[in-house]
Amino acid sequence: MRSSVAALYLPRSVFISDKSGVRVSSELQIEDGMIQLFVEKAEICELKLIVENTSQDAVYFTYYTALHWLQYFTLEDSRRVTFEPNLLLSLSFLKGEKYEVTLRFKAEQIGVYPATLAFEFKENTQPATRPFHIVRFVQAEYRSELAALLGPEAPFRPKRLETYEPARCNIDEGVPPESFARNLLKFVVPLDNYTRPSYISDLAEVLKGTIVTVPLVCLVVFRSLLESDLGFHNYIERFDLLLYLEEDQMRLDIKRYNKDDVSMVKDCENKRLLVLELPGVSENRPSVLRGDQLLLTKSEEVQLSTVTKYKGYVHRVELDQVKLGFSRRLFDQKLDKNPEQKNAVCNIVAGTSKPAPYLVFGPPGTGKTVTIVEAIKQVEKNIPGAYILACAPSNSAADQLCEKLITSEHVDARKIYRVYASSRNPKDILKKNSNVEGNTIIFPCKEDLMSYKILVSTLVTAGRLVSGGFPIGHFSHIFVDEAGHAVEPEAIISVAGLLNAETGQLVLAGDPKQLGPILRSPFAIRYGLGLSLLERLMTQNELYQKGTTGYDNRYVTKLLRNYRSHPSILKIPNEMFYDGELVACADEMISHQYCMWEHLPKSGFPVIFHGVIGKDERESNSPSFFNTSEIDIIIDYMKKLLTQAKKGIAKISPKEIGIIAPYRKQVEKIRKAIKLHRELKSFLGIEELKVGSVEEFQGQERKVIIVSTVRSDKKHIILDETFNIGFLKNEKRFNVAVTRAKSLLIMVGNPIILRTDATWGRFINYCIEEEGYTGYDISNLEETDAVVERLLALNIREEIIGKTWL
Ligand SMILES: Nc1ncnc2c1ncn2[C@@H]1O[C@H](COP(=O)(O)OP(=O)(O)OP(=O)(O)O)[C@@H](O)[C@H]1O
Repeated sequence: MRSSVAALYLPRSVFISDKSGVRVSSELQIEDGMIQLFVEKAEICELKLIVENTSQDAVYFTYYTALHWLQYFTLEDSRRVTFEPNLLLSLSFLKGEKYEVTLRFKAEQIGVYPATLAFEFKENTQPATRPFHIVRFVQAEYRSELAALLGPEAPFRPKRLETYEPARCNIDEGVPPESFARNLLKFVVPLDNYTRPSYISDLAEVLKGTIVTVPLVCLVVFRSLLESDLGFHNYIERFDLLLYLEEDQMRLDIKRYNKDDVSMVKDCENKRLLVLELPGVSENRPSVLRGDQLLLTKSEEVQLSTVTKYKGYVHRVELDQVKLGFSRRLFDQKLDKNPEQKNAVCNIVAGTSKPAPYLVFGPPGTGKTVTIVEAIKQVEKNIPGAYILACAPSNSAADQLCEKLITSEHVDARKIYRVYASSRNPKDILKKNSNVEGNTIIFPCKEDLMSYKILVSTLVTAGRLVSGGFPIGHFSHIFVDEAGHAVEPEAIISVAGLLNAETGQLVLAGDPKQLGPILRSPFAIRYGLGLSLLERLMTQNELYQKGTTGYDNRYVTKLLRNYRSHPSILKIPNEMFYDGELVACADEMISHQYCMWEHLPKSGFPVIFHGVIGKDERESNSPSFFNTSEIDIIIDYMKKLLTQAKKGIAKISPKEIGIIAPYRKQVEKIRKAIKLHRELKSFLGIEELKVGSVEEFQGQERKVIIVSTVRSDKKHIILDETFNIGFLKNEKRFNVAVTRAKSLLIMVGNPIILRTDATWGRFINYCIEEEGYTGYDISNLEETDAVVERLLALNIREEIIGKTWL
């Protein structure tokens, strides 16, 4: 490519230099006239070349062409400055105008593909005027994944000069690290600000010899200043210039490390910091020091006419990462994009429903917990003298609330306190900010408890605050998450004797379609104990009814955007329980992560129903059920998820997987199987894998959920129904179990038994239709059905069929 014939006669710099104030630049870096482009797929890759007139006079862009046959490239521009020299079609350029030419590249074979492009311009339209040219070399390389792996630590991304140059931008100041130094020497002589003069880059080009046209007078003067001897008369100016030139080069060098499409995670030690992966930083590529700054633009904002650039300060430099302090505005802006959630938070803070309770309700994964956590934070921050009680019916849901509050960087964690009941085993509980000391649960005295701004407990334990003498009205706000799960008197424990009926604010969040109160007495059920406070208000109180213009947001907010799950996971619960109102809005980076998993029966459909005909057994000492065939299958999936090579799928850690089983014994056996398994037992972080009942998973989510349904014997179904256990005959439990998964849902169960239940039947049929069904041969299943049908048609008595076939 560098052997263009003309290049043999003239120096390369003559071709590549910008001339007469016309520049040809690119969104990628140009080094020595060369633009390098890398692709890892046989896909079209686009590169924009920008032609710009920076001179005072008009210039004519007469044509551009490739200097050799462009088999793998195409060129395009909006005004068709064609490949033919044609003055009539030429484009007149005024000062400051820019024009874009798009180059597209696509190759099917691995290799390096060169192109040489010449751009022709004229200073006027006189036929006698000689045109001038600017040349750019392009080198496109299509390389394999292997090549990328063999390359540097981080996958290669084209180096962009400016990832994005917005027309206008605001700078959002970040949080600098605390100074380690104690400064007793005051600043009495202020230092001036300095701004790099705009001519410095041009001066560097003149010095490099890349500008061959006569440079501006001032540049000539500067060049001679640099070339003259150092003396008193030029001491300041010379060093000024030299420092600016050095600064300019550093600016160019650091720009090579610009990155696109990066994601950052919160630092686990200090939630106010974000961690940016930066391979090479430990070897000073780039050289980054504590206190240095970085500018970040959100990818969803780059198209806006005014964008915010967030300034992040480096707090720590570690092996392959840096920890950055940004302003709080960069965090937790989820709610900004969801008007219903934002509205709910504003109305709760403003107390618009008082003295009536405020309700936040909606299907799974629609951000009810996120909304109330945000509301708690805002109340604490904006209402002086506010004291908050945050409750949930179960310990796992209360723990979840507490963790979300503690890890949110807006509330000082020291203001939060989790109160556990004295009956809890201190071994299985969250110890941070709680009344657990060592292995003892300690109830602090009333005054100490009252000093916390936010107390978190279960609904029942909140009663201990009443019996402990908390005055009515101490809490200005009481929040109850998962409120649909509690019987009304249980919800009332957190309010009666604690909240001032006139001035206090009660907020209930939940979903009546998820697990409700678990009751045994048929009479309690018949006479309404099964109806939660949330559901009763929603269905019977006129404040919360849907009017012609929707719900009255002063009292209630209904959330309908699901931010959790892949649309295929949501489909059946959405149709069955939510009239199809639920909108799938989850971030595809996560929800689609398993769409290409090699073990999916059908690629693109991250739902598996694995049919297995096992046995549901009981052990002598326990009435609870287990099913070892299902455990075998679950362990196999666990191995595939955790220990096998993942083709293009990000590594998953055990804490991102949840296993749900309906019976305590199955939960116990699965935990044991993992502990005994040769590979799994020592897998890093395996103790963080949660295996639990549906109740323990209510309100929670995991990237991958595996459900073991256990039931395999028809005669036991009646037990499930009578005692309200298991999955069968309990659609709310089914709903909660299937709506916990973000990216992959694996159901393991006996298809014959499960299909006798309408809800499960619909789910299994859905998996069959979408080709997500695997395991026990489905044709056998149809045949069995057909056989049963034929048998039934024989009109033989039922008990004979039962003995022989089922
Ligand atoms: N506005 C939002 N933008 C993006 N993600 C959101 C938003 N609101 C919530 N999320 C995310 O959606 C997921 C579900 O949120 P959350 O647990 O609050 O839902 P929920 O309605 O309480 O669910 P469940 O009914 O299962 O208890 C979480 O991962 C949360 O971070």
